[in-house]
Order: sequence, then C-alpha cells, then structure tokens
Amino acid sequence: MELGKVLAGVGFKEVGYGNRIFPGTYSDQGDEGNFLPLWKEEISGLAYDSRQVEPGFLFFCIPGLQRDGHDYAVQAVERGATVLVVERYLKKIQVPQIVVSSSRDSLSQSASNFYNHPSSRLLMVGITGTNGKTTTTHLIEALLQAQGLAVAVIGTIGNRLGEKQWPATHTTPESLELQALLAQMELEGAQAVVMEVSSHALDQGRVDHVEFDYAIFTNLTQDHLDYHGTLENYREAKSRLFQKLHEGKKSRVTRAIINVDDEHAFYFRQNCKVPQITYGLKEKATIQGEKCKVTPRGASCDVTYPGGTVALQLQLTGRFNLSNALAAFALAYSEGLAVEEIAKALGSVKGVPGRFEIVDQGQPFSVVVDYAHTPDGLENVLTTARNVAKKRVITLFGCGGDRDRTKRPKMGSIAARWSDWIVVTSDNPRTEKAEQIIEDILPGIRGVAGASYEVVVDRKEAIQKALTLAQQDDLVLIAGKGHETYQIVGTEVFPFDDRKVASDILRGLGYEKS
Ligand SMILES: CC(=O)N[C@H]1[C@@H](OP(=O)(O)OP(=O)(O)OC[C@H]2O[C@@H](n3ccc(=O)[nH]c3=O)[C@H](O)[C@@H]2O)O[C@H](CO)[C@@H](O)[C@@H]1O[C@H](C)C(=O)N[C@@H](C)C(=O)N[C@H](CCC(=O)O)C(=O)O
Ligand SMILES: Nc1ncnc2c1ncn2[C@@H]1O[C@H](COP(=O)(O)OP(=O)(O)OP(=O)(O)O)[C@@H](O)[C@H]1O
Ligand SMILES: N[C@H](CCC[C@H](N)C(=O)O)C(=O)O
Ligand SMILES: [Mg+2]
Repeated sequence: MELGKVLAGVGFKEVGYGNRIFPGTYSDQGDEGNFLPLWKEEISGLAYDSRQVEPGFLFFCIPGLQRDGHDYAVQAVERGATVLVVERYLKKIQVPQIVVSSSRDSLSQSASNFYNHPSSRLLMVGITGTNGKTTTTHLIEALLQAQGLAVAVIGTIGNRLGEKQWPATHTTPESLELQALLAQMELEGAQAVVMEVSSHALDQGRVDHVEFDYAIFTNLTQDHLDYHGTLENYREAKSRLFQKLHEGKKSRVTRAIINVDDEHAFYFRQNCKVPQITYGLKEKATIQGEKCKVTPRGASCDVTYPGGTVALQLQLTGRFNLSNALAAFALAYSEGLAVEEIAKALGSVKGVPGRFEIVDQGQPFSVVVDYAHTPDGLENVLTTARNVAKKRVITLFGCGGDRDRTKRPKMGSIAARWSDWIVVTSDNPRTEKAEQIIEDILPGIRGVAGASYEVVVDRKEAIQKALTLAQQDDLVLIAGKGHETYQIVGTEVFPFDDRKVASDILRGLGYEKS
C-alpha cells in the first residue's frame, strides 16, 4: 500500500529527510509538493517492534514504559524499514521520518488503514469492566450464534472463530495485531466479533480505530493500580470506550450497555452520547433480573424486559454470572432476538474454562478452579462457594507479581472473611520474590480475628495440602489462575494447569472417576 494511504488521517508535524526537516501537511488531493515521491512509496508492512521489521516496512518508534522505540530505529532500518514514524526527529538516520505527536495513535490509525478497516464491516462488540469480560464474551458468542451469525471472540482465553484459533499474548491485542486479526477473521468468514477491551488497551489507544456497534460496561472495582495509579485514572481509561462511541460506526446506530448496579455506572452513562440499555439485579433497569436463585451447578432469575418477563436458567453458578448474562441478554434483545431464544441460548452455555470449573474425580468433596484474581472477583466467588458448600470452604490463592500490590492484603482479608481455612501460595510471581508477595498478603489475613491459614510457597505442594485437608462435603477453591496452563517465574514460563494438577493429585489420593 502507498505510504500516503497508510498514513491517511494521521496528523503529522514535520517530515525529515536526511539532515533537512520540512514542516508539512499531507492531503491526497495533490497538496504533496516536494513529498510526492515519498507518499507514493510502497509500504510492505507495519511494525512497532524492530525485531519484527522486514524489508519495505514502515516502523513506528514508540516511547514505552520500559524502553524507547526511538532507540531501535537504527536496528529497524538495518532490517529494511524504509520510512519511520517518530515523535522526535532522529539525526543520522538515512530514511525519511514522519514526525507525529503520538506514534501509538498514528499506529492505531495506520493499522486500520493498512488492513482496510475490517471493523467497519463486522458487527463489533466491545466489553470492558474489571470482572466478567471473558464470561460475557462466551455468553454473547452463544447468543449471536443462535442468530445464525459466524462469531469470533478475542480475549484472555484466546482468539477464535469456531474451530479456528489464533494465539493470544494479551487480553486485547496491540492495535496492529488487532487490526490484522480482525482482517483475518473477516477473511475466514466472521460476521461478528465479540472482544474484551482491557483498561491497558484503552489507555494505549489499541482500539481507537475499531468501529464498535456495542460497548458494554460490566463493573469497576480495584485492579491494575500499579499501571493506572488511582481508581479515578483506571475508571477514566475504561470510560474511553464509551466516550468515542458516537463517532464509531458509520453505517449503524451504536449502543452502550451498562450495569446500573455498579456504583460507577453514572460516570459511564454521563460520558456516553449514544442510546443506552441498562441492566441490573438490584437497581431499576431496562433489562432487570429478579428472584435470583443460586445452586452449586447453576443460577436462575426472572428477566423483565420492556415487553414482559421470561425465566432464565443458567448452567453457570453465582449471582455475578446472572449479571453477566443480563449484559448478554440486553445485547441480543437489542439485536431483535426473541426472548425465549435468548433464554434458551444462555441456558445452553455449559461453562467457561477456568471460571468456577469443577474438578471431579469422584472425591466426596467439591474442588473448584476459578480465575478470581481481584478483591471483588474473589469475594464474589467465595460468597458463591459459601452459599453452595455443605461444610467447610478451603481457599487456596496467591497474587500475581509485577501487578497491583495494594490488592494483596485486601484479597487476604476477603479470603479470611469467607473461608474456614486458607492455603496461601504463589500465583505467577514473575520477577518478584514469591515469599515477598505472600508477605504482602498475610497482614490482610491476620487482620481478621480467628482466621486460619498456612503458607505453602510451591503451588503444586499447596494444592496437595489443600486436597489432603479436605473432608466429606467440604469445598476447595483453587483461585487465581483459572484457564492458565502455565506459571511465570522470573521471565520463564513453566507448564502448570491447576485443573490438571488437582486431578492428578486426587488420583494419587485414590480417587478415580469411573
Ligand atoms: C504495561 C503494558 O501494557 N505494557 C505494554 C507496552 O509495553 P512498554 O510500554 O513497556 O514497551 P517497551 O518494552 O518499553 O518498548 C517500547 C517500544 O520499543 C519497542 N522495542 C523494544 C525492544 C526492541 O528490541 N525493539 C523494539 O522496537 C517495543 O516494541 C515498543 O514499541 O507496550 C507493548 C507494545 O505495545 C505491550 O506489549 C506491553 O504489554 C505488556 C507485555 C503487558 O504485559 N501488558 C499487560 C499488563 C496488559 O496489557 N494486560 C492487559 C489485560 C489486563 C487485564 O484486563 O487484566 C491486556 O490487554 O492484555
Ligand atoms: N460480573 C462479575 N462480577 C464480579 N466478579 C466476577 C464477575 N464475573 C466473573 N467474576 C469473577 O471474576 C473472575 C474472572 O472472570 P472473567 O474472566 O469473566 O473476567 P475478566 O474481566 O475477563 O478478567 P480479566 O481482566 O483477567 O480478563 C471469575 O473467575 C469470577 O471469579
Ligand atoms: N489479566 C490479568 C490476569 C491476572 C491473572 C493472575 N493469574 C496473575 O498472573 O496475576 C493481569 O495480567 O493482571
Ligand atoms: Mg478476561
């Protein structure tokens, strides 16, 4: 694609050639002046990581949190980059440089241009919120499939369209990978894409040029304060999904779906200029859940919508999953699916990997693996566990390294409040010392009178300990890693799957499902 077309819509300040810098504006109406040959230059690909550059590429120098992409300009040129997008003019670089105010923003726009704006032709659903995004994507996938659409999903567990899978390194890919992925999904026949939108992604403009049809807000509680600094900044980042919605789709009316039970709902609603559909289990809403019931293997409620009421029976347990289901219900209702069809499709979802996933080797107690890794997630899953457990609740958890430290004691105190026994262990320590992370958790546990706990640093030994302690009718909750099939220690990634480890240990204890 010609450089001028790749950069369409990117505002730039200057163009640098060798030792000369020209103030410049580009328009494809013929105002290119001296730069005409440059704008006509053929670009074979885009990269923001010098290690990915190939001959003929446009390289974006991004100042990051750890490193500065401008320091890799020479390497990018050596690998074949023919033009650079920079935030400051770099001397001694022989290829032309386009100077912009934000190379991340320019990347986002250019990636959409380069892949020919796939989101403009797909039904695009973006879900943000601290908890419930992955679960809600699964529920919406089932609903849109019930409408006969080919539905792709992008999120924490992976990127997929039916049987086809694409590797995922992030919950929400960087803009370049995201636009490329959307283009591939469209090529493979996707008609709709349901994606998780993380606060990091919003802050870094990864979804800036995605044209959403729907944006969903699930909830906002503490997480990622290491990155955002304050809850206000975190909330502001999340609300960016809604602020730009009215500029979104050119071809259709876009809509916001908002959980009014959340105390921050007002903030999202006031920052949003498109029609809103509200949902809630407590507060009055367009899609309202009432008469909730939670059992060990499911949850139910009556859903009141503008035209009547329909009964909803989920195979997912937990009141919070009823909330996730209402978000999905609101979307399908807005798309015109019959409410009976909506209830049927939601009821058919068997479970989401690593979310309240039951490990059953025929043992006389329950073992549940869950991805709760925030204070609110842990409290929700533990209140559900408490509700469905016949006897004791034994909780095993740790906290991730290189992540929000202030959530550690909070998770400790929540675990202590709702458990009979706690095994404190390692999650993904990353570059922190596992023992230090545990030290950060313990004050929270010790602050709760009568809390009983032990520390077993090695996660496998900790699971062994918890399962050995369990007696008839107890419930063992193994929290924090859910679907993850690895453990990150330092910068190394080791195979580790809570579900497999627990099953193997149970078999070792003499339980074997017939
Ligand atoms: C905190 C965070 O979001 N960091 C992201 C950020 O990294 P950074 O700013 O530190 O980048 P950097 O390492 O300083 O590098 C700066 C620039 O130099 C470039 N570079 C670097 C080295 C080199 O040899 N050559 C080169 O060109 C890099 O490609 C980059 O463009 O920009 C990078 C490129 O865009 C991202 O890959 C990286 O995600 C890191 C890996 C990450 O772990 N992010 C997590 C926290 C994240 O985004 N999580 C959310 C989910 C959270 C949730 O909902 O729970 C997600 O959406 O996945
Ligand atoms: N609506 C909800 N409110 C509170 N907690 C929830 C909700 N839905 C799920 N949870 C809890 O949070 C955990 C993570 O759920 P899920 O993976 O759906 O969230 P997520 O927003 O995708 O998380 P991540 O930010 O890691 O991508 C679940 O295992 C469950 O314990
Ligand atoms: N998306 C979250 C997942 C946390 C999962 C937990 N197992 C951890 O490693 O902290 C994050 O990257 O913060
Ligand atoms: Mg997720």
